[in-house]
Amino acid sequence: MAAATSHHTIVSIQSHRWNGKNSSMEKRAANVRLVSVASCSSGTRKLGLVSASGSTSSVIDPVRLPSNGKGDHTPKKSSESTLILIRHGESMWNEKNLFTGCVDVPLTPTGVEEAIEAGKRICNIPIDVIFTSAMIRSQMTAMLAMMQHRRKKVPIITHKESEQPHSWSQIYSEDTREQSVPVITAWQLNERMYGELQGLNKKETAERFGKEQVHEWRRSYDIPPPNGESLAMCADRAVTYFKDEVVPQLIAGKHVMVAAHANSLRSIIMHLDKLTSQEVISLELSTGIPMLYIFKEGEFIRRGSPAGPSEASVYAYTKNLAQYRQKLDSMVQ
Ligand SMILES: O=C(O)[C@H](O)COP(=O)(O)O
Repeated sequence: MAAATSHHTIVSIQSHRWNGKNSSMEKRAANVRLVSVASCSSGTRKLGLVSASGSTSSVIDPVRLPSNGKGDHTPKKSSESTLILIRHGESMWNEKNLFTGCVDVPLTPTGVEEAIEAGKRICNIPIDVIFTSAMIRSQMTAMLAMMQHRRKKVPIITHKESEQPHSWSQIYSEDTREQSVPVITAWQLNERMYGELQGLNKKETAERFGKEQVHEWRRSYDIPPPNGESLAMCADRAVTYFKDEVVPQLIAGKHVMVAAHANSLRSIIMHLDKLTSQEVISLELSTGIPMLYIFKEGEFIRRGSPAGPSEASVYAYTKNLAQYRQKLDSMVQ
């Protein structure tokens, strides 16, 4: 995978599949496009931590940089942080070839294996905070992957969805907190709502409505399935959440993993890679394959899917990742 160039280069992508091997996207991406990310909303919030005295605040609040008055946020320092995106492993309705959307089904044993395999691929990459959707298949994937991480930190769901469970889940030890990774669940990262297709068999639906019509519902940008969300409608919530909650963490130098779904992630990758509504039609994400981006000075550099825990190409041109891995090696001795 060629290093990212310093100037904006157009990636000529015909078809892209993140399948974790030498995906067609990686083959074609002779140069990688540097994309700028829209600044996040204004306002300053401190990083919330439970104080030694045990007075409660949130384990971690999204960090927002002080606005410079012009409504945009220039990063305080040129930190290099990593973003890992991963679609959940195979679910029980993926196995039955049913449209799932916002129906909350668990992983299959294969999906569990995929999540563990994904964890092995990213076990040397730093992760400070995890975002998942509100659905069990993405949460199971994140937890299983983190079990493989060599840092052995404990992923802890922060339950920020409402005050009571959040306030009752506080941690009253600095050391223990240091050994944990906050997991923030967000409905905005849920799979696109598939409307009247949810629960239907994909093959039977194509026979009933025609392959082209079903492909249009599944892959187009602005055509929704019957009483469901189009990818554009899904992007309205998922990309907005990404900009408002994930990007501030990256700007603060935090390393982030987002475990979500085929279409909520397609909308985010469309944003990161500045794909057109035509290009996104051919964007497919396999289950359980981690995708790595480097975030540097407000821009995202795509680094491909780590195929192994110490794959050279992933760490090439990312000095910090190589140093982190060496530190892990010395710790684990
Ligand atoms: O919701 C579903 O059925 C799957 O997660 C993704 O569906 P798709 O492959 O039709 O986008």
